[in-house]
Amino acid sequence: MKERNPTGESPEKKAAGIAAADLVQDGMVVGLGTGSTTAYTIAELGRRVDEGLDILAVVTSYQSEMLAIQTGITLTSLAEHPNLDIAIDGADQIDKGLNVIKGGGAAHTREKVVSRSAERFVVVADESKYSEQLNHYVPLEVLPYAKEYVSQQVCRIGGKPELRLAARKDGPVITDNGNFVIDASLGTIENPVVTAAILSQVAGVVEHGIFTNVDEVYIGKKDGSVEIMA
Ligand SMILES: O=C[C@H](O)[C@H](O)[C@H](O)COP(=O)(O)O
Repeated sequence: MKERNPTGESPEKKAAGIAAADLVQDGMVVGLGTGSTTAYTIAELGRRVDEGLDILAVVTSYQSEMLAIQTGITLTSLAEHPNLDIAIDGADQIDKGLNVIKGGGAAHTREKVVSRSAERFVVVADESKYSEQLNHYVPLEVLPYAKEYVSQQVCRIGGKPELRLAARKDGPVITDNGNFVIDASLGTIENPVVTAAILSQVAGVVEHGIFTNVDEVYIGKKDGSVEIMA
């Protein structure tokens, strides 16, 4: 499994993250995603807030909350603002139909709620995330009580479940919601909508990482340009 590197500089991620931040205008309520690419968006929005941009933001994780606080972005909640103007978030894989897999940072449950609450959902990524078809493992946030049951169900649909372990702690990753993550390798996902529906029906799965509600994808390239897929 690929190591996450949330602090390493990436010009491609930076280009995508900053380009998407340009979509945010005065008066908007913005959903802030999680991860190394969205971190550039948050930093850019913080810079513009210093210059007078007037926005409110809803975060999707402890990480994005801390980044938003550090950069001086005013936070609100879904309870106060259930309808967001835009949500900007990263992805682990993107296909040609704009279906994405998320949750490499175990934040996909809140990210999905925020993306569904937004009028416009924009994904930011570097070009390594693009694939003709989805074949990345699908993160499942799972009630600890249901770990074995969910693992069995993943096997029953032909997948391979792997409990995600913490990098610097003995034992599993615990999400911001207090749950486990099972990474389900399902091979090539021929029909993301169908696979998403199957995973949603497994009792004990709080949320899976397949997103089929993306409006646009901003892909940052090595030369600093950004391709917009819509
Ligand atoms: O749980 C984490 C999120 O879904 C991230 O947005 C996703 O893993 C992409 O992260 P990054 O931009 O660091 O590659």
